Amino acid sequence: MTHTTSQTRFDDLDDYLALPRTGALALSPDGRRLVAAQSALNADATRWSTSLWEVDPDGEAPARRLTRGAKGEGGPAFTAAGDLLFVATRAGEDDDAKPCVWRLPAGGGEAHALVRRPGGISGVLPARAADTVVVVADTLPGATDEASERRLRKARSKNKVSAILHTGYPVRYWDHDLGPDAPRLFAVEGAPLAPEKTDENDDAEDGTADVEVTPADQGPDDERGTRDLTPDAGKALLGSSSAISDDGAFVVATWHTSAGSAIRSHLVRIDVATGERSVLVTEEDADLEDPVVSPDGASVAYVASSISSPEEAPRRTAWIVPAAGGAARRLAEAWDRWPASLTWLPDSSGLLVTADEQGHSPIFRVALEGADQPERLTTDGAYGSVVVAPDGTHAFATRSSYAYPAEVVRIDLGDGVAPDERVRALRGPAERPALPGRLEDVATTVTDADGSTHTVRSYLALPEGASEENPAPLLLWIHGGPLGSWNAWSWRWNPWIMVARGYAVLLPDPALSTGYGQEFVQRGWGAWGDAPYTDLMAATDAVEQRPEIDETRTAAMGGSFGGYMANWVAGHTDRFDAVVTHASLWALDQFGPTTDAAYYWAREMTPEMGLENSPHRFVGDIRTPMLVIHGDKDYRVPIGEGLRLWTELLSSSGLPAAEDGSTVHRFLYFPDENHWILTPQHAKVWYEVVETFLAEHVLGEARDLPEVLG
Ligand SMILES: CSCC[C@H](NC(C)=O)C(=O)N[C@@H](C)C(=O)N[C@@H](CO)C(=O)O
Repeated sequence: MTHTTSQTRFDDLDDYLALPRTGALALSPDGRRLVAAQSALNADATRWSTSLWEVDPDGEAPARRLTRGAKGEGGPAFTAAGDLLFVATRAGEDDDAKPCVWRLPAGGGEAHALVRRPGGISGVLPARAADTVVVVADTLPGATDEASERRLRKARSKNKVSAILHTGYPVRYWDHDLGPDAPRLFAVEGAPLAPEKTDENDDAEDGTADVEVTPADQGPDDERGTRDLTPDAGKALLGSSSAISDDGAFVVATWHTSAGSAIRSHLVRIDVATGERSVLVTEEDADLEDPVVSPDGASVAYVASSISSPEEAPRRTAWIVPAAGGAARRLAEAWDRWPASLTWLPDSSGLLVTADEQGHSPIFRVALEGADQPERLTTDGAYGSVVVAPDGTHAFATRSSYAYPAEVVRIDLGDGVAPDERVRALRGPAERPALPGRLEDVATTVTDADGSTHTVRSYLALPEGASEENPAPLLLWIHGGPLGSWNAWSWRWNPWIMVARGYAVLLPDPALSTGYGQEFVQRGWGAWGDAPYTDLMAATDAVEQRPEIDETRTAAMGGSFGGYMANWVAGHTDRFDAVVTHASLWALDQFGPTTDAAYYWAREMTPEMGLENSPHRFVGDIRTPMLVIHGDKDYRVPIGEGLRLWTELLSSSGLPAAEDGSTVHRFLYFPDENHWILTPQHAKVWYEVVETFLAEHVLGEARDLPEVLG
């Protein structure tokens, strides 16, 4: 490689994997305490572990680590009294130990287990203005109380029975089996969660004790019981999202119903005192998701995702409904963007909404009354985990882009502030790493067969030193979804690893991408091999014209739907020197019913569409070396896709295996990984094998494979 790049964390994979990763935020009800989750590599580099850090909301003091449990902590949330709740597994317990809720008192002192359930706890919902906490916990259908649940679980484990008798759909999710237990909501019972005061923290000036919280330590014996709010939930709360009202009186949750293998999602209201449940809103033509209750308790905002058909793409819109029930009303009716997250303003006058837009995912302010177009508050970056200060003057969020990983920012919500002056990075747990190149925004005009023109925008990551004299080889990266956008930092698809090795990486948002309006999604709907493919080729053609790009050394790569598209590319053009396809859809005649959400794909994929757009039909036309990658625990795109792709490549591609069995194609198989390669050691192998394969076929250079591959 001839490019000269200064040393960065991206040159060395061990350095890269050791970069800390900032996650979810929580803000105390008084707005004075901001907590961020952060994942860091463990000592033997085989696991990331999450801890909680306190971030100064004013940006003055450096971030301070709060928890140090051996198995990590997550899901931070504050109670009304200012206690910090989080979910963690107690260190020292056996490997089957389940996560429970811990409480770090506002007044300081040790953290202690607050509530546990035999099947563990997966979520915690403290009310913001009342002493009420609701938790989400997996529960066996045959259990009548905690004692019987423990007995049934013990019987299964002692007899080593893992069999599950299904009566409906779904049966798997992502990388695990569903059942026989399923989530239910429980109210936490017991004495009020008042702040504890201890002698040693009386001196603490900021109201927090400067202690290192180690969940292995036993705190006060303060465990609470639970009361089942949804004993008849069955599978209704699988994958559900829920929110509690500030006064703790009710919870609003997505409630799933199924007919055959089709699943629909409605909103229910559950009274916390009685468990009484009523349907809050249901729509025949839309699934209703992600409810949030207004601070005054009067309204519930949510996202409606219209039920797509083979002809019509889904549309995501923001709505509100009276919390007591009544007619729902669409917000920002003229807005041609898809809301991703909703956060209420404290005076209940409107919401902060994130939505993809032109390669960013900004925060918008949506008023309940008046404007039918929201106000875009931020310029660059993709925002998440938005929380608002109680006086409404500012908010906090995480922000990332392809130029920097997630960082904690403060957003001034004042009227009339210029968007580029609103946002200020705080002193979070991690700093921005230096990049080995630069990021450009590029636009390409494409003309469809009907004469209509469209702009396909992309990011182009360029290595330092790329020039006409020293042009960089090009990697086309294709995003998944397909309803998504290359607009946020990704640790799994990180272009800077390849840029540090001298490649330019093109990240286009073709038809079906989000952030460009409904029509842009519709262009590719039901026709994956058409506009999405031609958009990608047009974006590649355009950057290959640039003097600093070497159009004679190129490869295409993608994961998931991006892998589908990489397979399609391989069967439709010989222009690339190599194709890398990760967790890819290969044979659409089999894919749909085998995934964890068959009903989702069935809405778009008729047998004709599946056949028309299936890459496997073009295997004989593949004359490009392919690196196939798949994890066995991938239930989103099941391993059958990777296995069939590999078998058909070896037997029927335009570059079949020779009689002695040798082939230019490669299959990198991960028996223990899911749709994403998540353990540090396997992420390292992933990048190393990809790099070696590209070096051989794009650069014509032989590299050693990692020794750990044997
Ligand atoms: C309920 S199934 C949802 C499909 C889903 N869609 C999105 C927006 O991601 C999905 O998982 N699609 C995969 C085939 C896929 O392409 N996933 C990508 C992007 O999330 C991945 O990198 O995993």
